[in-house]
Amino acid sequence: MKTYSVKEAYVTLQGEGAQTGRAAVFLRFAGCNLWSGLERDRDTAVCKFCDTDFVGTNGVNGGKFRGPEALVDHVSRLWQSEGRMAGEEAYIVCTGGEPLMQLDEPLIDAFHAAGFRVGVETNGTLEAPASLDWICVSPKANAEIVQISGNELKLVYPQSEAEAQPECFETLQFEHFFLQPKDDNRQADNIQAAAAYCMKHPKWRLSLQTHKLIGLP
Ligand SMILES: C[S@@+](CC[C@H](N)C(=O)[O-])C[C@H]1O[C@@H](n2cnc3c(N)ncnc32)[C@H](O)[C@@H]1O
Ligand SMILES: Nc1nc2[nH]cc(C(=O)O)c2c(=O)[nH]1
Ligand code: SF4
Ligand SMILES: [Mg+2]
Repeated sequence: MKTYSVKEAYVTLQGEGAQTGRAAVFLRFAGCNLWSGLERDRDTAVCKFCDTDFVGTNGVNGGKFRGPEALVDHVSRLWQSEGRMAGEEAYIVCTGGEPLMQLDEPLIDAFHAAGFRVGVETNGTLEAPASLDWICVSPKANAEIVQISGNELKLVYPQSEAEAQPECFETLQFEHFFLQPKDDNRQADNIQAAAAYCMKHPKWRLSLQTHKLIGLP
C-alpha cells in the first residue's frame, strides 16, 4: 500500500488567491521536484524563491501514513478538533512541496467520502487529477507547465525570466489570474510592482499572503 509523506498538517485560513479567508486543513506533503529544500542547493535549484520548509515529516501533525484511510482519519481528526463538522464546508488544501508527486485519485476519493472538498496548490509541472475541486497553478520560470487549466493561476511576481511574465499565461484556461508579490528581501518593492501591474492590466488581481499579515501559519 502506498505511503504518504507529510511534512505538517494544521487548520488555518487560506491566505492566498480566490479562496482567501476560508478555513481549511492545510496538508503539506514532503518533497518537491523543483528544489531539494536544502539551503545549500537553493542557488542551483529550478525554483529559488521558495518560502517553505517541506523537508521530512517532522513538522506539526506530520508523519508517514500508510494508505488513504490512515491519512483521511488524521485530517478528519484535525478538522473536527474544534467542533467543525464533516460536511459542506469541510475543505482541505493539499500543498507542499509539490503535492502532485504524491496526491492520487484514491486519496482524493477517500477525502470526498469523508465529506471534504479538496484543493491543490501546484507548480503546474505535473498533471492534476480531474476529480479535484479546486486547482491553483503557480508556474515557475524554467519549469515546463503541463497543467494549463484550472480554477486559478497564481504567479509569484516578479520573476525576471521572459517565459515567466504574466502575458505568457493569460490565454490559459483559468477562471482567476493573480499576481502574488514575491516574499524576499525586496518584498516592499515587489508588492508595489505587482499592484502597479494589476492596475494597468485588469485581468490580473493582487494576491497578498494574508496569513503572514495576521500571524497564521
Ligand atoms: C510553497 S508552494 C507549494 C505548492 C507548489 N509547489 C507550488 O509552488 O505552487 C505554495 C505557494 O506559495 C508560493 N510561494 C512560494 N514561495 C513564495 C514566495 N517567496 N513569495 C510568494 N509566494 C511564494 C508558490 O508559488 C505557491 O503558489
Ligand atoms: N494560510 C496559508 N495559506 C496558504 N495558501 C497557500 C499556502 C501554501 O504554502 O501552499 C499557504 C500557507 O502556507 N498558509
Ligand atoms: S515549486 Fe513550490 S514547493 Fe517547490 S520550491 Fe517552488 S515554491 Fe517551493
Ligand atoms: Mg505557504
